Amino acid sequence: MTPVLSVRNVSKSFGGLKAVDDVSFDVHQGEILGLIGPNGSGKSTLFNCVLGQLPASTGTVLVDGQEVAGKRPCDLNKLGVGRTFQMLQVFPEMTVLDNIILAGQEHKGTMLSRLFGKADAGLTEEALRMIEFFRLGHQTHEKAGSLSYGQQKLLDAAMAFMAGPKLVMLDEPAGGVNLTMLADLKERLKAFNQERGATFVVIEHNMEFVMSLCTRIIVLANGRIIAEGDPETVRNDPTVIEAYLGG
Ligand SMILES: Nc1ncnc2c1ncn2[C@@H]1O[C@H](COP(=O)(O)OP(=O)(O)OP(=O)(O)O)[C@@H](O)[C@H]1O
Repeated sequence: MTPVLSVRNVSKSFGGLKAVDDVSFDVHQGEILGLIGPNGSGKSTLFNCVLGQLPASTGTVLVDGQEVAGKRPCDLNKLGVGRTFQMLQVFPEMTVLDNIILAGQEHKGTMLSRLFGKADAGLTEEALRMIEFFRLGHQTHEKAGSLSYGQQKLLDAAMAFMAGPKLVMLDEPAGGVNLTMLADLKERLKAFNQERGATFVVIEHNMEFVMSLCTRIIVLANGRIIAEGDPETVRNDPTVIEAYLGG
C-alpha cells in the first residue's frame, strides 16, 4: 500500500549547521507516529520541510505517492494534509463555530464560495459535527478567546480535522494543557484515529502523552534518526536514554 507520507533522504542545513540530516521514513494509513528528540534535534525543521514551510536542502517528500516539493501549505491542505501549531492559531474574537468553518474553507480552498456563495460555504453541518465530536457543543457560539487554553487546543485540533484530511501533523498538542484536558485530548485524538482511520504525525515533549498515544515512535538527535519502534522498545533503548541525558 502506498504510504500516506513518505520522507526520503531529507536534509536541511542552515549555513554550516545540518538541522536535519538524511532522514527517511514512511507513515501508513491509520498510524499515529510520534516524533521525539531532545531540544534542537531537528523535529520542527523536519515538520516544516514536510509541510512546505521550509524548502528541504535535499531529499523528497511524498503525500500519497505524490511529490510535494515546492507546494505551499494551502496546496497541501487541498491534498488532505492538516496541521496544528505550537502556538494556537484560533481567532479569539470569532465564535467556535466560525473558527471551524473558516478552517474548512481554507482546507477546501473555497475562496470563490466565500466571496460569492453561501456565507458558510456549506460547511456548517460538518462544523457542528466536528464541534460535537470534540465535545465543545456547549460552546458553539462562544468566542474562542473565552475558552480555556485546553479547550482552545481541542478547537485547534478540530480545525485541523475539518474537511477530513488524511494526514494531520500535530505540533506539541499537549503543550500547556492541564491533566484533565490532556486526557480528553488524547481520548478524542485516539477516537478520531480509530473511527475515521486518520493518520497523525505528532511532535511532543510530554513523554507520557506521546508514549500512550502513538503506535510508533521515531527519535531524532542532531538531525538524524537514532531509534524507531513501538513505544516500549523506544522507551528502553539505551541510545535514546543517553541522547536525552546527554542533551
Ligand atoms: N531558521 C533557522 N536558522 C538557523 N538555525 C535554525 C533555524 N531553525 C532551526 N535552527 C537550528 O536547527 C537545529 C534544529 O532546530 P529545531 O527547532 O528543528 O529542533 P527541535 O527538535 O524542534 O527543537 P525543540 O524541541 O527545542 O523545539 C537547532 O540547532 C536550531 O538552532
